[in-house]
Amino acid sequence: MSGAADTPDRAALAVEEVSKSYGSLKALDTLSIAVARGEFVALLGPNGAGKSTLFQLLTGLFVPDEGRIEVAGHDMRHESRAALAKLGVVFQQPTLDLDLSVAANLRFHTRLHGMGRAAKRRIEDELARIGLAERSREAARNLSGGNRRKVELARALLHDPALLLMDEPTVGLDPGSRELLVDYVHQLCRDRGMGVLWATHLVDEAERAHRVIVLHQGQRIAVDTPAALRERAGTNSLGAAFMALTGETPQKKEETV
Ligand SMILES: Nc1ncnc2c1ncn2[C@@H]1O[C@H](COP(=O)(O)OP(=O)(O)OP(=O)(O)O)[C@@H](O)[C@H]1O
Repeated sequence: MSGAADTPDRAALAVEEVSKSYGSLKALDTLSIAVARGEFVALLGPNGAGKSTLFQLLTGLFVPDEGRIEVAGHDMRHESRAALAKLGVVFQQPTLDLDLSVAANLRFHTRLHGMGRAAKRRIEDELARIGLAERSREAARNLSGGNRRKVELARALLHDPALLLMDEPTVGLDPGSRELLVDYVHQLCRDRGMGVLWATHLVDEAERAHRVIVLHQGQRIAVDTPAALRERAGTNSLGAAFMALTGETPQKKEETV
């Protein structure tokens, strides 16, 4: 059921008929998705659905075999610098340098983005927002897993992106930290008008999304609000709707720790 993207007016992301193969395996098959500014879109798919492949294309690590990707109106292939400047990413694997201080980890990113004088203030602001201003001089190693994730998120926001990509960001976090992270990112959508694409295989994390894209074996098999997906499947639970659509057993938070 993948087809033309329902591109909203103020698109943070437009993916149009993108395909990517590894040899004879089609990891993504003419995939079209869109994320508007201020919208939280969950990309829900079981292991192997193609989420990581999509994120590799969205971050410019690889180019699609076919199709087109735009971030905030900038073509990833022809205007990759402008597109990447509008993109914030939190990767699944931890990426902080644990021996550096929290602030130094963020400074590195501001230099990468050529932020100059604005950098110091932006770092202070972002750390204050996540309640870690007091710990800016401490080594990142001293922080809990949840706080390290928050620092990675703060770092992704320093250059004020239009689109935030979260790649299975709660892996390895305790339930409390997971809730806080989801809450904070919803707040970012509301307050800063950022588009968010949140990839997960955990149905719970998609419950409050504005829209859910269900990805299965490289294809978009559904895109709708959680309520509409439940209604379509004739069930009260998004997990049951996911199972009806994919034939896969949905995973809940507790099952992954
Ligand atoms: N470098 C690669 N070479 C060959 N096949 C690959 C490669 N990377 C991914 N694949 C295959 O492509 C398909 C999509 O994988 P991908 O990692 O994108 O899925 P995913 O939804 O992110 O799953 P996971 O959560 O397990 O990472 C899978 O069948 C996977 O085995």
